[in-house]
Amino acid sequence: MPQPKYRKIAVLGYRSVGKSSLTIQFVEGQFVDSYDPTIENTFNKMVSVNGQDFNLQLVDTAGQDEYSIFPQSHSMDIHGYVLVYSVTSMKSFEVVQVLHDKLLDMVGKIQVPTVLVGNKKDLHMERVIKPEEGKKLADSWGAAFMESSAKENQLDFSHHI
Ligand SMILES: Nc1nc2c(ncn2[C@@H]2O[C@H](COP(=O)(O)OP(=O)(O)OP(=O)(O)O)[C@@H](O)[C@H]2O)c(=O)[nH]1
Repeated sequence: MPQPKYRKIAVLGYRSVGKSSLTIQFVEGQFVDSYDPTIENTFNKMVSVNGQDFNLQLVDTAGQDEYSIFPQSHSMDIHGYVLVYSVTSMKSFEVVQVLHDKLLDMVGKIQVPTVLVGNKKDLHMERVIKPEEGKKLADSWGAAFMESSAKENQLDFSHHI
């Protein structure tokens, strides 16, 4: 059996898009309905993909907006990024694009391993971003794309690791 590989993943996005909820749902299998703004939390989870074990360290970061100073720590020792917006918030979709630009600028690369996630897909009546728009943005980055609901436990990051 090969040794587990260590992977550190940062979860970034605008405020209240569900970064903590997605992370907690993925790691602990539960949904917390209350809103408690995050400063920064780290979670660990072992996952197995195609017979290879991965020791995932997920860094759930504080919500940012287009004016936030992008913390340098978000560009160091990170193997990949989960950039989250809410399908109910145009603002969050705009902010995720600004964050992606800042990220590339900070790491000095033209591409970083990224999954773009459109969360809160259970809120059908409040949706303002179509799946095609998220997919188009992810394609322009060379990133993977998925929609999710932390509430209804519809997420599967594992095949994107
Ligand atoms: N309906 C629905 N609500 C969600 C979903 N994900 C998160 N929420 C709710 O949205 C609110 C914000 O969720 P958080 O996970 O705290 O968001 P966050 O992005 O970590 O927020 P910050 O820490 O401020 O950056 C909470 O009230 C959650 O219960 C989802 O998939 N569906």
